[in-house]
Amino acid sequence: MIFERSRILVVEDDPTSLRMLAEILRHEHELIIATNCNDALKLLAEKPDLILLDLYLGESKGIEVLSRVKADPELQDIPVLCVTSSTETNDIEEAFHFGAVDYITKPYNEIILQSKVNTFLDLSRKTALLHEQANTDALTGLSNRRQLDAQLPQLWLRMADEAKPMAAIMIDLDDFKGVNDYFGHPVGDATIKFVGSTLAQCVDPFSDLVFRIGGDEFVVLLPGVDFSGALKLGETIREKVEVSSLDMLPSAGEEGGFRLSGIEITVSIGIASALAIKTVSPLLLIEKADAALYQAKEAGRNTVYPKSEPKRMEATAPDSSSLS
Ligand SMILES: Nc1nc2c(ncn2[C@@H]2O[C@H](COP(=O)(O)OP(=O)(O)OP(=O)(O)O)[C@@H](O)[C@H]2O)c(=O)[nH]1
Repeated sequence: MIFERSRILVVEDDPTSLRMLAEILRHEHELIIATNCNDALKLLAEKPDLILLDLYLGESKGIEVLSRVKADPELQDIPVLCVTSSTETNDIEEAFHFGAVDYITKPYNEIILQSKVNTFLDLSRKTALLHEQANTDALTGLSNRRQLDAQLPQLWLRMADEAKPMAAIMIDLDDFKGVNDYFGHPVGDATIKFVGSTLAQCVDPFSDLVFRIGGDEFVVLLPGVDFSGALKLGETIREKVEVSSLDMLPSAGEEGGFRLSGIEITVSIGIASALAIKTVSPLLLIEKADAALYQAKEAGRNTVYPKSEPKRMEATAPDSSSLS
């Protein structure tokens, strides 16, 4: 079922067909019209929810638009429904080969057109939702470990191209088991949510990325940030969690609130930074931050480690294997 107006890019050069299509679809959907390949390629920037693509566009072939969509990681999930008046199966086979989801024939049958458009819009919406759920931590709404695994190499390669450093901050709640044991799991959950939102408030939302990677463990990736920048942010996070934890948690007396007197929430933080280099695995950055976090715990918790920049990562890396 379609709940909101979807945006459909209609690529069609025949005025009569265009009028018919518009008449059938415009009540339920927002239509973006292109009458040739070049305009269609430009309008892809609008990221439509579905593309209705005539395979015959005068001189040019609609297949060009289709192949461009499927080659672009940002666009390739948009369903492309091809339109043809041809009875030649070769063109339809070629369209399927390039990634079309289905085809419809001219002259249009209103029921078939609406049904196919709505089916593929619905399917693509559900796929996007599943994708989002698979990459999001349900408790905090932050990106999860799977997203970290996907984004880390991409960011690292981008920083390597720009010859910039990248930093990772690893954060772990201190003695969190005690919070669960003493106050119960719901208070533990509220504590994790509080730390997640505190992290989100501390970072630059335009460049930094925050992940909850496990029970009480978080990672912040800082593209373009060197050691001193990461140390500064690590200290800010540590202090903000410690100072504001009691204020920010649900307090006794609130509806559905919790009694939290006596809790002091603190975090231990490990940081690492390195100049991004394509031949060095970015996992080394995470391993370094993790080792630093262990040191922070060893040093008594509620601290950031290290306090000064260690030797450069690439010089000490035991394994300089290429990225896969
Ligand atoms: N409430 C709640 N607890 C969780 C969740 N996921 C993991 N945990 C708990 O988090 C606790 C993590 O504790 P540990 O890793 O042993 O460490 P800690 O008690 O924080 O001690 P240190 O890290 O050494 O300071 C465990 O008790 C887990 O059961 C969750 O989603 N909600």
